[in-house]
Amino acid sequence: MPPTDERSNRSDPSSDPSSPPGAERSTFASVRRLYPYVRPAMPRLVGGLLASLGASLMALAIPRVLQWVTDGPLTTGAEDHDWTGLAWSVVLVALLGVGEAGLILLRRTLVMFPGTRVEAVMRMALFKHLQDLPIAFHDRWPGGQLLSRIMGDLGLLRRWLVFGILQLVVSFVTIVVGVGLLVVTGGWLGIIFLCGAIPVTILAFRFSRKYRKISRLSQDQSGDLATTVEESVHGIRVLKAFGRGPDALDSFTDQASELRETEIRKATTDAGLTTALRVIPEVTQAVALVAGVYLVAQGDMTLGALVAFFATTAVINGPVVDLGMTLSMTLNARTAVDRFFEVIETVNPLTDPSRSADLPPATGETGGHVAFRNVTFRYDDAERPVLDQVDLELPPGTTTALVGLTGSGKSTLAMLPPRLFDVTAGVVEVDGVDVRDMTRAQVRERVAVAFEDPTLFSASVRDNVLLGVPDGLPEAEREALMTQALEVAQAQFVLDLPDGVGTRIGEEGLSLSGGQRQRLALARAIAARPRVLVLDDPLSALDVTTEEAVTARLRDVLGATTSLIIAHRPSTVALADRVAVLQGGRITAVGTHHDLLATDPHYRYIISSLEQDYEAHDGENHAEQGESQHGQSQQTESQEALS
Ligand SMILES: Nc1ncnc2c1ncn2[C@@H]1O[C@H](COP(=O)(O)OP(=O)(O)OP(=O)(O)O)[C@@H](O)[C@H]1O
Repeated sequence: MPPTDERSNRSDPSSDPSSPPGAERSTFASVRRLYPYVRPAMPRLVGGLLASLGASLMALAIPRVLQWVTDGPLTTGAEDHDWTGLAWSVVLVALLGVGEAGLILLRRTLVMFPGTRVEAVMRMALFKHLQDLPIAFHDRWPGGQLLSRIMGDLGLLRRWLVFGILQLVVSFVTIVVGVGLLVVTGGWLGIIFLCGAIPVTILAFRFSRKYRKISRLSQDQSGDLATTVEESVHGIRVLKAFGRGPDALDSFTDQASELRETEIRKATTDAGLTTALRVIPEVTQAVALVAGVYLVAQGDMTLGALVAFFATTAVINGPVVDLGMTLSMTLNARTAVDRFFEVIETVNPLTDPSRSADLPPATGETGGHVAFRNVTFRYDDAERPVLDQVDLELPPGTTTALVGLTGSGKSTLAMLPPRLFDVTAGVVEVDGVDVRDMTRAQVRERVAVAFEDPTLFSASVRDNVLLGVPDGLPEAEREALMTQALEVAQAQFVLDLPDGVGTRIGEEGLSLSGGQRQRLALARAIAARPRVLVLDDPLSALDVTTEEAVTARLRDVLGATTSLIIAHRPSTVALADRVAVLQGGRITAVGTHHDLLATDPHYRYIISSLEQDYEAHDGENHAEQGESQHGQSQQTESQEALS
């Protein structure tokens, strides 16, 4: 069942250490941070804004023409035959209408492209930053939260940039100018209308405070829901195998219902303001109508002025009602901005030094020299260190197996030379240089890794295997590296795929078996020709014969490479030049397999546990194989790959 309990906490941004709550900032201060991304698009956005303002002013000018025509040509025209004045007023109203429509079209044309550009630039910046952020960040952040930020939030921001912000400014200006005109030209009637602004302002303020929280909750819950979908799709085999589909559905339904409730609260809050924004101007208009008729009857106001007054209120009413919609759009955009900056402003503690370290060439005849000196490592959220003053040397060109009980910290140690994590104290050196003094590119050139859980990308076999090989190498050399790596990793089965190494393998290589994926991931690490190869149990899914073949070829071909192998099989351990024992966060013994068997009781205990595990596991495998072979014709590996 997908883990949902932790996720519900994420609805509260303050529960996330990497999510500084944006609530401390004003909406303006929050949105202002977009400026560097929006700056290149500013000329067009300002152009769009001016076009919108022009359109609104034209709309506001129409009532003035109406006032003039009502008090002038329309009143006196029949007697004095002022048909010319009437005709001009009609032409003027028509021109103003056409001008308004033209300016609205111009606004759309101006803002459409910069909006999509800003969205694309922000999306790329966020993706680049996500690639740069360390594993520790990705361990903490659920994928769905990142997905919803990079997709949903940025789409929402684009819509706000091309429509919401302009509409908000234009509505505001139209209302201010319109009410100003009403007060100046309508006297008391204008003041009555202005009184309506007081409850509108109070309501808008209250709305903003309430809506902001609901908007944040809704966007976070969308992220949680995306995480659930992602995990369920990713873990579909486990869910199916354990018959947990209905539980996953229940959990999804609960989350979807929570989101729905939040959306309803959001819509209700929005509807409350929109209703108030409709009712208040109508009420003030009704009061103004009574007062206006009285003033006209008393001769204190002309009929034209009354007509102009109500024509102006008609122009203002639209923006007043829109204010609710544009305000909610702005608050949603503010949430999107906060969520974007929570990620993009997360500082990467694993930075490159200001200049590259002086190092021998990355490839050559000798392997790299790796040294762990007094290394202590503690995970951010852990109370105690996993590694405590570890000292270990990996001489060039040797293969060292790292063994220890489950949870002793083997994988953690393996992540330090490739600098997937930085030490808490002490130093990890490659070729005599602290890995923190190397640029990440220098580290990647020297150290390659293959993990037990092999991630393959939706790309061809060739692209997957050559992932760590520099693009600049001649094509023939790249091909040779790939061929050799496939051979060493016993992964020639790919040659039987429909397009050979050009075959596109499915999302994360799901169409391949576990062992096939592991061999491709191993081939990828080998093809990079590293001086140091870190193998975190990358052969666990292989049968013992293939494992032996792979290990033997690894020895032949990568004799010059320094290897650190985390092993869970006695056979792998026995093949290493030396073995290091990790116990209680420290390296307690280093020696050959046979020496340690003779001298180290903890090592004997580990090996006997590994043997028991292996025999149990092997027994299961045989049973499975027996079942699967029963009544089935033997399939070739390439057929398996396609199944
Ligand atoms: N990202 C993490 N955050 C916090 N603690 C972690 C993290 N990863 C691992 N740990 C903890 O660190 C300890 C060592 O884990 P590690 O995976 O290095 O052990 P291991 O020896 O490789 O285990 P195994 O043989 O089972 O693979 C464990 O107690 C584990 O719970």
